[in-house]
Amino acid sequence: MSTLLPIAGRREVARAARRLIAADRRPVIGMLAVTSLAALAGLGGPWLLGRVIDTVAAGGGVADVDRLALAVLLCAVAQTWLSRYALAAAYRFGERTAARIRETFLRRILDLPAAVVERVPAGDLAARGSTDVDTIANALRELMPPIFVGVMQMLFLIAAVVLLDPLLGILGVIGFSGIWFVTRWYLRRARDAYLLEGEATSRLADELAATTEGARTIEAFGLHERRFAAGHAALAETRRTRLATLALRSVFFPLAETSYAVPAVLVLVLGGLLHIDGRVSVGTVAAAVLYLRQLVGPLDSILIFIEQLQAGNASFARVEGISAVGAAPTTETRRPADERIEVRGVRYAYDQGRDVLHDVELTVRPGERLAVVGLSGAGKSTLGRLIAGVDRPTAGSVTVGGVPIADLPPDELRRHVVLVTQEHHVFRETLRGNLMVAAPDGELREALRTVGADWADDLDRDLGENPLDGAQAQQLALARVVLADPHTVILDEATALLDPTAARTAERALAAVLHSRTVIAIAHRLQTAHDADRVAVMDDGRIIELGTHDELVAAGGPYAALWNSWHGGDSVGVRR
Ligand SMILES: Nc1ncnc2c1ncn2[C@@H]1O[C@H](COP(=O)(O)OP(=O)(O)OP(=O)(O)O)[C@@H](O)[C@H]1O
Repeated sequence: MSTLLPIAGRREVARAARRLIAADRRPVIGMLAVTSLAALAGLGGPWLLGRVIDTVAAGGGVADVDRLALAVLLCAVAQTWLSRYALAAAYRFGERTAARIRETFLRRILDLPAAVVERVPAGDLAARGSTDVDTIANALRELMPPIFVGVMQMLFLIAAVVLLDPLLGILGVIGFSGIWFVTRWYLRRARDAYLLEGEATSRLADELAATTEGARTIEAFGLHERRFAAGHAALAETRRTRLATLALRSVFFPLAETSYAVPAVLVLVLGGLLHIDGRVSVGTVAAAVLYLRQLVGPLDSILIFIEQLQAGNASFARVEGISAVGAAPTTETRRPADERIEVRGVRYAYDQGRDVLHDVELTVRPGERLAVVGLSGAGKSTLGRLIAGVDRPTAGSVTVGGVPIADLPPDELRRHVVLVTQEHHVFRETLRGNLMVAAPDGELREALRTVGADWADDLDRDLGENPLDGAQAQQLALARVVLADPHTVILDEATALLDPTAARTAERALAAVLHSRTVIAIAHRLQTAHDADRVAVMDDGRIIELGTHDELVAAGGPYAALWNSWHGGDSVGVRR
């Protein structure tokens, strides 16, 4: 299985979170202000109730108690009203931030070099773009707002208890320290546990995607049992990791809930003793206990948040991890001096594996037709991808006009080299959009005419609703090449998947596209090599012969042997 994408470290995650808050600075300040006012209004109730108790104990009249009760009511109304605004502001912040994360994720994916996207497991990318982004959005939308309000309330409540009576306040805070230890124990374990859970989910998604995509192969080779076993193993791993996070939660929550009662009990006992000593009033003790009991609500939300935050945090680390993958270079690159392609001392290995190209040297002259032949696995397609700038060589250089091809920005690159393969994606949008170039309709139509796409009269045709057949999709791909107008076209099995009639149509279109361009054809038919200006013969990652067809036949080497055995049949493949 291919390696999963990287995961961002704690520091990068913290930096990214700060960036998101900074992006919304003014609303965040407004949110802080309204929340503080709401928390302040919340402090009035317990304090006034304490005063009610003291007033009654001191033999105060009904009118005094009524006034205090009215003040309690006003405080409650103000708190409710302000909390509503504070929550609404926090919800809006959560929604905006979730949208920002989605946009950034999408932009980063689109910025990734095609070669990277091809090689990362589709399931991992899909899980990060769906499950992880949803987990973060959910945390921001559903949990952040009440928690934010909760934290503010907590800070104000603690300050209020300390102001009321410093000794009782300190005792209350000490009483809550048990929760701190429990939470620390949990946090130390939770991030890794949730990361493992996320990774197992990615692998499961990957296994399922591989099984779905390879359904025909599985059927043809009777691989059901093997795929079932792979799926079962991935499922078992997912279950194991989920049970591990569940076990953490099962310890954390009961312990945390029990700890809530401790501060109130401590304050009641010590407050009672102090009152007997005549050092505090009953009202003050009652107000302090009420404050501490009020702390439970926000604290409870915060603990739930911390728990959910672990899942959100792990998801955020996975989403942020994408930024660590080498994005396409954006720095200024020199412009190629001409269209000469030079391959110098090139070695290449896929994913740190063994070298599949060894010290390849090749010069492709502008305007020439070069055929590359060789047995299957000789490295022809790999060389084609390097010359097209899809991959970078592990060592050596591949340049056009003296500039490394893989360094060229995409727009510049496609003016120089385009790789045409049998894979061409048709997007679910209009024909015009699918041509991927902002050009006048006349130019688009001309390109379609050049490749013989006589079916393409309606540029607004929705290709999602009215899909193209194989030959039409091929013509669309070739029209894109005409519009990109590259100097060099690399053909790799461009017509291999088409039926004979469609292939003939496509080849006619191809001839029109290739006219007056440099062509590097990865040739599976020796006739292509015969018609080319030069032929490069590859074997085991090396160019072992290079010359014209006649020269190579005369030389009596490997090409001559191939030619002599196959030239009788035009459509005979070069493959082993
Ligand atoms: N994506 C990949 N990951 C790992 N190894 C690869 C990958 N693509 C090709 N290879 C390996 O690189 C070597 C060269 O493959 P390449 O496809 O370039 O050969 P080729 O001559 O084009 O063969 P074919 O005619 O069958 O397409 C082979 O050993 C192949 O197994």
